[in-house]
Amino acid sequence: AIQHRLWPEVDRLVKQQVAMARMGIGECGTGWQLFAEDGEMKMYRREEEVDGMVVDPLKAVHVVKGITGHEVCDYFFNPKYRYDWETTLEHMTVLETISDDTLVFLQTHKRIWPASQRDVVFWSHMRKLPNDQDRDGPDIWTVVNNSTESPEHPANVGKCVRIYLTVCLLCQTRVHPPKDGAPITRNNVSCKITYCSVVNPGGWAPASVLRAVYKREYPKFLKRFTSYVINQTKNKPLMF
Ligand SMILES: CCCCCc1ccc(-c2ccc(S(=O)(=O)CCO)cc2)cc1CCc1ccccn1
Repeated sequence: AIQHRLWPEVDRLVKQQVAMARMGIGECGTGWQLFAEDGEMKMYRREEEVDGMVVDPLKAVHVVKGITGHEVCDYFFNPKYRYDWETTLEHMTVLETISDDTLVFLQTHKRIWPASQRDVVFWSHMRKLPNDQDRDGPDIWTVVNNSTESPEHPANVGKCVRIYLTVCLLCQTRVHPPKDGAPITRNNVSCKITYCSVVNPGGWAPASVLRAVYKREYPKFLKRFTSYVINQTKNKPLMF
């Protein structure tokens, strides 16, 4: 297949991010604090600053019944659903369709007082990975988002401060076959979701404001997104 200009970076980032997402929180180095918990959802962060700016890595693990990894990644990746679940989104544009599994987005997020409004340009890539731990188990699906340049949309020209992020959504489907050999239904599947993100807020914002925003917004985002996928898929055939 013809490789596109971003392919080497996409392939390297996907491998790196997936390897990190698959590590348990204990193997990811020290300093992870559990900062939010809600049922099966556990959210960890590490307090890190770069040039005095908060860039706290975040890792969330959630197990959701009734949906598959392919479905979760499809609703996360596909631009047509984003306004339905991304609460802080003010505007989103697909700047480039590099291939059917690789897009470049420009997003502006709603201003969060007292910080200035933020925007972000990132490539987004969705991929199915072989389940090398359980050969006959369902495939693993992932979406990786990584900031990239756009000559048409240079950083910090307009009113928005450009943020820089790397995000990995890793989804592992689990099937619990019914005893009596009946066909698999949504009651027999669950999805283990690992969401990792590192966000550099770009221009300076008070550490206390940033940490308060993340503490409030990330749990809300993951709960709202997973509820959205459950609702969108409940009367649809399973997509593995
Ligand atoms: C003063 C606030 C500065 C930070 C604002 C900020 C930064 C990053 C992001 C964000 C978070 C997740 C993604 S994604 O996972 O790629 C999904 C596609 O949209 C992209 C962007 C958002 C927001 C706005 C606040 C906020 C913080 C978390 C979660 C949600 N909202």
